[in-house]
Amino acid sequence: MLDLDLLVIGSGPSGQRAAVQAAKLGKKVALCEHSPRLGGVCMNTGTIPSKTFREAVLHLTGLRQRHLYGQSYHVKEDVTIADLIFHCEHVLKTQAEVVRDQLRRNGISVLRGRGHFIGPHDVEVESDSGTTHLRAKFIVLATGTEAARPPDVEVDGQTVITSDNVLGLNALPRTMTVVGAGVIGIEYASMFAALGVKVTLVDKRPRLLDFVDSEIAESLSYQMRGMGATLRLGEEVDKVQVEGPQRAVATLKSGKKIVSEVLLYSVGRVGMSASLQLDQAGLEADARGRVKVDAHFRTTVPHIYAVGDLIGFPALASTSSEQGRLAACHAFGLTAASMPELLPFGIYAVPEISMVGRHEEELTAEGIPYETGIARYREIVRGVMLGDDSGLLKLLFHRETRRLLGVHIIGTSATELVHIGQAVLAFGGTIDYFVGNVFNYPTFAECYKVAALDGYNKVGRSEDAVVTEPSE
Ligand SMILES: Cc1cc2nc3c(=O)[nH]c(=O)nc-3n(C[C@H](O)[C@H](O)[C@H](O)COP(=O)(O)OP(=O)(O)OC[C@H]3O[C@@H](n4cnc5c(N)ncnc54)[C@H](O)[C@@H]3O)c2cc1C
Ligand SMILES: NC(=O)c1ccc[n+]([C@@H]2O[C@H](COP(=O)([O-])OP(=O)(O)OC[C@H]3O[C@@H](n4cnc5c(N)ncnc54)[C@H](O)[C@@H]3O)[C@@H](O)[C@H]2O)c1
Repeated sequence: MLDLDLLVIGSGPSGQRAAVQAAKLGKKVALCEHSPRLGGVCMNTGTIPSKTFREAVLHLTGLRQRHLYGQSYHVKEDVTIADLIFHCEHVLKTQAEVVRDQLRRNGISVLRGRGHFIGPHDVEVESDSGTTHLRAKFIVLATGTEAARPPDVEVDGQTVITSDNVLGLNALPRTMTVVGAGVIGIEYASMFAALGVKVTLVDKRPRLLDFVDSEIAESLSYQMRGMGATLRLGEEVDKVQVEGPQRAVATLKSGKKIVSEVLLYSVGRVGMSASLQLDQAGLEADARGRVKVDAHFRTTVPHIYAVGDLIGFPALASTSSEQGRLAACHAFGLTAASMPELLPFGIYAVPEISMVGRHEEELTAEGIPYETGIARYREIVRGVMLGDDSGLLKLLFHRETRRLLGVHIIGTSATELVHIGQAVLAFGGTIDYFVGNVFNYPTFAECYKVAALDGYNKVGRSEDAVVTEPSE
């Protein structure tokens, strides 16, 4: 039996960070992982594979260069799934090494096997080579989520797939149905559409991404349709059937049938708590397998913490790793700041989207007087140079105080660019900062100045402003 200060179950970003933080405090730490590869969903089937796949799609299709060389331009004719996977495997191999090394350098014992409770401080890790009993003062649950599966048909990895199977496809299909237009559905639907696959995206909600600024969501819909995708919004998939190899049929509640070679099922994810035997520790999960925590990531059993996707929203790699670090700090009495409220969101669709702060619908609903300032990539020389003429950066700011309230971007580098706005928001800055600042030229960052000037033109110069404390 191994006696530990901290046991972490799960090696995704939240588990890694919790383990490393505790090890840095000189604690005796072990981490168990049942998958043959370390790194969790983030590294093996989720964030990193999907974002690398996207880079490979953009590069090999030559999509970014088509404004110069014409719509039929391709870096490689007939891009195959093998071409795309080659790129992904290189990145995954390098990253796997980085994670292994980091755990080793910090003296963290890594146990291979599935962990489950046999008591509030005791966990058994079961593997092919036997069972190991661990006892720990503190335990961090970082077991993440798995894709929800269709109730009526088997996910065979070729005709009916989830996001876990994309890199396992034998060939690129000619047609694909994507069920669920959440972030996963939209990212993959737009990537496959960019590859020339005829994609039909179905969602029961009437609009795409209802947490995104409506102008940005409309622009995404327009651009996806431009790549040949069909959007069936406000339509619910009732049944999925397989009528032979490469023939999936989705029947909608409206009676419509959509037939395609591959069907990607992406209607959400469920917490990986079933195998943990939570009841043995006096814990329970909700109907979606998630575990409840307090502001310090403590479960109802105070020495057991839960972090990352297992606790639900926002369920991002970025927030998960920070939650892991904060949980370990709290367990060992290290004061650490709490989770920031101002979270950026990045959606790696084609084109990419990013946002931070409030959006127009929220401000309108709350009666906050605001104004917008917009910069269009087609008027920014960097956008013209890179062939992105549809990008857009929108600033929302308080009409009276001029304080920045939100930043919404669609287009190249949106997910990087948003962090300038995030910093200004965090420090309570106004649009006058952007007007007075000098940005490198030519860059997309210049959009901030152009958008702020656009806003300036609507509300007047700062000397005319009534400076009061914001009412929001
Ligand atoms: C397709 C896709 C794309 C994504 N893209 C992004 C993105 O672009 N940006 C972003 O920020 N986030 C993205 N995410 C979300 C991100 O991957 C997750 O937020 C992140 O992986 C959560 O980390 P985690 O540590 O909570 O758990 P995970 O990464 O899910 O890791 C949990 C680990 O626990 C292991 N485990 C489970 N049960 C046990 C057990 N009983 N014993 C031992 N081990 C166990 C699992 O095998 C797994 O390795 C994406 C997710 C998906 C699916
Ligand atoms: N870039 C990123 O940050 C990123 C990328 C991918 C995934 N993620 C994470 O992964 C999580 C899961 O993403 P997801 O897209 O699987 O789930 P989701 O819950 O965000 O979206 C599921 C969608 O499926 C729709 N739906 C459900 N049942 C349906 C049916 N029968 N017919 C039609 N539509 C149906 C829902 O209306 C919803 O829009 C996200 O919450 C996010 O945290 C993040």
